[in-house]
This record gives sequence, structure tokens and C-alpha cells, in this order.
Amino acid sequence: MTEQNRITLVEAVNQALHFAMSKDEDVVVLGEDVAVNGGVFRATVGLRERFGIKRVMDTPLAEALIAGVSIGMATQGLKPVAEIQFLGFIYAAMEQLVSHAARMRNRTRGRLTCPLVVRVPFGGGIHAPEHHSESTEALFAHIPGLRVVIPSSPRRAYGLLLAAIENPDPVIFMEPKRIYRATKQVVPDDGQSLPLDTCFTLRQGTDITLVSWGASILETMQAAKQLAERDISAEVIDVACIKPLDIETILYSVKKTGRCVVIHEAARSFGVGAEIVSQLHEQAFFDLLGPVKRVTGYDITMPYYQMEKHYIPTTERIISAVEQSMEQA
Ligand SMILES: Cc1ncc(C[n+]2csc(CCOP(=O)(O)OP(=O)(O)O)c2C)c(N)n1
Repeated sequence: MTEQNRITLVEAVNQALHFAMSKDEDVVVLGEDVAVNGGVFRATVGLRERFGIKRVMDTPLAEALIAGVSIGMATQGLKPVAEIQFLGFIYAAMEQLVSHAARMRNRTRGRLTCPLVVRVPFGGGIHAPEHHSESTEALFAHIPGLRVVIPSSPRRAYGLLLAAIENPDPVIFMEPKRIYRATKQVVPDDGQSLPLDTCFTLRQGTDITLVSWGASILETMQAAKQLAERDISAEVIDVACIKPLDIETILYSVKKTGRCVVIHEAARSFGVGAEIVSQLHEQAFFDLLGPVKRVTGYDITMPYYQMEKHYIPTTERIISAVEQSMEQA
């Protein structure tokens, strides 16, 4: 395996877009600077040159328009993949996504579907101002009719994005930009999609289950490795498909280990972590050796870059939560 064959997460997104567009001429890409510039993070590089201006479109700086036009395209037979440059700019599009995209199938009693993918880089750790760095996956996961997917490796980015594009319903595809270029993997360009409704168990373990997603998978895996050196065997689950949530995989693991820590970068309260903890307490209460713990961001606006390292969950914070968990029983 040569270094040349190994690609980053953002390159895997690009590879998936190239594959999907070459396979299906209904797939179109639109967003701010996606065509001429190849996207703010270069995820759409080469698409315009290869597929032309009718399928790869630069839009005005207007997120409501990007979502609205995409919904129109999707309901009329195209498969738009829209890029919103940063999650903090998606709010203008919320009315379109929540009031229309999410409800189209239900509202038309199945006559229309909305096969729309909204790709959106999110999360902190790249020294950007606050609305470029937040993690508000819970807002979308709360809306019936929207799928929420967050890849945390190049292979999962490729396979899950292909699945999202093939899916007949709207998918919010959130890309953790802190790890856009953090790791490289061989990602065969074989068009193989991954299932959109399962978690991925990244590491087997018997003492405790660590549940995470997005960029925090990096610190979670580091914590699991350091814990192994101390003979604590941690199972690591990447949720990846946030909504619908595959609670079965998490339950199976927690019933085995009896302990669980949920790790996420998003603010602590009212989030996806809270939902997972709640479902575990509902369905695995008598298998738990102690309360499920959370290591999270804080209930504050994402701080500026000098402070963001204190906000983003660290390996040390994860290990400390595991230690407390192990002491409980
Ligand atoms: C609502 C919103 N969406 C996206 C962005 C990200 N963004 C920052 S600069 C920029 C390009 C602006 O282009 P233009 O208005 O032509 O000004 P230029 O900087 O090229 O002079 C974009 C899309 C933003 N700041 N605000």
C-alpha cells in the first residue's frame, strides 16, 4: 500500500462526489464557491471541470436559497448535494429544511420525496471564529424526517456519503473539519456504500463502552489505547448515523461491559448524548454497574481559538471519566 493510495477524509468526500456524479447524471452539486474554487475546504475540487456548469453550480451567498432550490430540484427528480460552508451559517436554511425538506414525504402522502443531501463542515479545533466551529447535530436529529450522518474516517466518509446520495430522504451530512486531514486510509473507489442505520464498533473491549462520533473519535480512540496499557479494556463505538440511532449496537455493548461514557464535542445539555444516556437507562438499567457518564463541550457559545482547547473534550477528560466509572462498582 503506497502513500499515494491513501486519502484524507475530505479527499474521500471528493472521491464519493466524483463517483456519484459519474454514475448518476441526476446528481448535481451546488453551494457557495463549490464550482470555480472547488469549495472552501476543497471537497468539490475537479467536479465543475469534469461535469460542467449545469451540474456543478456556484450560488449566491444565501443559505435559504441553497436549501430552497435544492428542495425544488429534489422533488422534481434530481439528487442535489448542497454544501453549506460552515454549520453556523445554516440557520437561514432551517425554515426550508425543517418546514419543507423534512416533511415533504409526509405532506404529500409519499407522492414526493426529497432526496437531498446537505453537506456541512462543523466542529471546532481549526482556530476559526465561533459560528464556524459549533456542533449542533442535535437540532437536526430532533426533526422527524431528517437523517443525520457524521463520518469520522475517510472510508466511512466515502461509503456513508454514497449512501446518503442514494437515499430518497433528506440527509444532513456533517463533516468534522478538525479531522478533514488528520488521518489517511486506503479508500477503494468501488462505489460501495455503507448502511445508514448502524453504529460502527471500532474497538472491542470488555470493561467499559465509549460511545462517540465525529472528531471526538480521535481522542476517544487515544483514550482507549492508553486505558489498554493500564489493563482497562474499552470498547469504542462510533455512532456515525446519529438519526435514526442504532441503539441496539450500543445496548449490546453496554449490557456486556456494564459501564458507559458518552463523548461529544457539542454543548452538554439537551443533546444527542443525553438521548443515548436516556435510552440506556430505559433499556439497560439493570445491566449497568453505575450511571452512564458524559464528557462533552460546555453550555456556552463556542469560545474563540485561544480557549477552544479547553472546550473540546480531551483524552485526559475521557480517561478521568472512565476512572470515575470504574470506581463506581
Ligand atoms: C451567511 C454566511 N455564509 C457564508 C459565509 C462564509 N463566507 C465568508 S467570506 C465568503 C465569500 C464572500 O464573497 P464576496 O461577498 O464576493 O466577498 P469577497 O470576500 O470575495 O470580496 C463566504 C461565503 C459567511 N461569512 N456568512
